[in-house]
Order: sequence, then C-alpha cells, then structure tokens
Amino acid sequence: MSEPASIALQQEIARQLGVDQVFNAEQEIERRVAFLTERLTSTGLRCLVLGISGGVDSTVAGRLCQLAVERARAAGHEARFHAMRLPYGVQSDEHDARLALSFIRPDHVLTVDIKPASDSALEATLAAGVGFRDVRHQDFVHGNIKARQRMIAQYAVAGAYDGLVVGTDQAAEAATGFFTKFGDGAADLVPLAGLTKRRVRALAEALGAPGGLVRKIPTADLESLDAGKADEDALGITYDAIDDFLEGKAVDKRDFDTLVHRYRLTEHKRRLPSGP
Ligand SMILES: Nc1ncnc2c1ncn2[C@@H]1O[C@H](COP(=O)(O)OP(=O)(O)OC[C@H]2O[C@@H]([n+]3cccc(C(=O)O)c3)[C@H](O)[C@@H]2O)[C@@H](O)[C@H]1O
Ligand SMILES: Nc1ncnc2c1ncn2[C@@H]1O[C@H](COP(=O)(O)OP(=O)(O)OP(=O)(O)O)[C@@H](O)[C@H]1O
Ligand SMILES: [Mg+2]
Repeated sequence: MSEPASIALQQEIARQLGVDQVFNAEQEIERRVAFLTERLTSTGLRCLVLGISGGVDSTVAGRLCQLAVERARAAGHEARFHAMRLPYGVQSDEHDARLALSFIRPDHVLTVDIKPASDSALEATLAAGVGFRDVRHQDFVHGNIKARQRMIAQYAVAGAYDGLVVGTDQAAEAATGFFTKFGDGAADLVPLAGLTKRRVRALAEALGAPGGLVRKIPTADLESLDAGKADEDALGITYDAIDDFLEGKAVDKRDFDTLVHRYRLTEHKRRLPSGP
C-alpha cells in the first residue's frame, strides 16, 4: 500500500471509531457524564448497571455513571447506579475491584458469582456431545461463556430495576475486536466510545482514581489456564501502538498490518447481525 493510501486508511478507521484529533480530559468527562444523564432521563428509565472488575475501563465508566445519577437526582429524577461485582468464583485481583468501588462510591453494590452458571453452560455443551480441539480451545470458549454470563447478570438487574446496561467498549478494543460478541460487547450505552486506552487512563487520572488502577495492566482475565493474561500478549500489539495508530501518529509497518488485519477480521463485531 502506498504511503498516502496507508494514511487515508488510518484516518478512516479512526473516524469510524469516533476518535477525535484533539483531546481534553476535563471536557471529555463533562461530555460523557452529560451523555449518561441525558440518556437516563430521556428514556424514563431509573438506573444504570455496570460490572466493576478492578480494571481501569470499568473504574472510569463506573465513576462517570455515579456522577451521572447524582446529576440526574439533583435535577429531580429518580436515578441509581448499581455497580456489580461479577467474579468467576474467587477473583485473584479482588482487592483492585474493592479499591475501584471505594473510588467510585456507587449507590449500590451487588455481587453475582458467574461460576456456577458458566460451568453448567459448558458442562451442558459437553454433555450434548460438542467437542473442542483441545483443552486450551475449550478454556478459550469457556472464557467467552463467562463474558456472556456477566452480560446476562447485568441485564437481569436492568430488567429488575428498569435500568440501562453500561458497557466499557472504547476505541482500542473496538479497533481490534477485543471483546466477546454479545458478551461484554453487549450494552445499551457505551460512555467510553471513541477513547484510546491512554485517554481512558487520562480520564481516570483527572477523576482522581488511585494510581495503581490508572496504570494497571489490562487483562480480560477470562481463561483459567492463563489467568490474568495481559491483553497485549493476546493481541500481539501494544496499546501504545494501537493508540498511536488511532491518534494519527506514525506506527511501524508490522503494527500497522496487525491492526488493519484485526480490524477487518472483526468487522462483524461492530455491526448488527446481517440478513439477506
Ligand atoms: N465473518 C463473520 N461474520 C459474522 N459473524 C462472525 C464472523 N466471524 C466470526 N463470527 C462469529 O463471532 C464469533 C467469535 O466472536 P467471539 O465469540 O466474541 O469470540 P472471539 O472473538 O474468538 O474471542 C473473544 C476475544 O475477545 C477477548 N475479550 C473478551 C472479553 C473481554 C475482553 C477484554 O478486553 O476484557 C477481551 C477474548 O480474550 C478473546 O480473545 C464466532 O463464533 C461466530 O459466531
Ligand atoms: N470480574 C468482573 N467483575 C465485574 N465486571 C467484570 C469482570 N470482568 C469483566 N467485567 C466487565 O467486563 C468489562 C470488560 O472487561 P475489560 O477487561 O475490557 O475492562 P476492565 O477490566 O474494566 O479494564 P482493562 O481492559 O484495563 O482490564 C469490564 O469493564 C466490566 O464491566
Ligand atoms: Mg479487565
């Protein structure tokens, strides 16, 4: 590909993902809190629901949710934020999730252990005779079942209390399709949309989040055989390179090709299901 064509493609992907060329953390916080408040009040629904993992994305999205419901209440609306702990059994970084909650100060915290439902879904699949290539493949698919069980738990709470499910999709994950389709990818509102990973961290810092959470190594933490595996190891590209690409900076050819390949491969995840 010629250099002008590469630059045009890079700009087009950033545009499709809604990544702005200019960035101001304080303004982005205000814009995104206002968005959540407006969506909640204009739909007539009564709460926001979001899983808090102990990672930086849900720390930021969770604090934005709490600020939004407080603003809605101040304007006379009924509004609550239900923050959900959704561990698979015992979570190894539970202390980070607790730290995130003490920073977010949500109206309500509730815990649903997704292990029994995730394990029985896998067992029923195995009992039906489904065969996986090997134990790693089975563990990977089990990981996506966990992400979808989290979605089910969040929608159950939204159904119970007339709420909206908030997702943490941001531009770096959207670009690489690094989320479970209809799992953590399923949500009603995505307040971090268009943010690169470093911009999510900048929001975390501006909101006053604990430094350990601002700088925490991102992990999907879905695979039992590879607990706490860093996203960057799974992706084969660093968040810095993804962010540089999306912010219109120069990236080396290998990273450029990896990102464009992943972007094209995961196009289906950013669209509604296709029909004839
Ligand atoms: N071309 C196409 N057109 C329409 N649909 C297509 C398709 N190709 C696959 N599909 C469908 O998509 C499915 C594959 O997608 P999916 O089920 O999502 O599975 P997949 O993309 O294989 O795995 C999800 C990846 O996201 C990572 N993840 C998940 C959750 C959270 C995070 C995080 O950052 O925290 C990361 C996870 O570690 C894993 O690497 C296929 O089984 C098929 O049903
Ligand atoms: N153990 C968990 N408890 C509650 N929610 C979870 C858990 N694991 C994942 N989630 C939900 O799924 C979302 C996607 O996970 P993801 O790992 O991308 O985000 P994160 O953990 O907040 O940040 P990071 O990507 O930096 O690890 C989380 O933001 C959170 O809403
Ligand atoms: Mg995480």
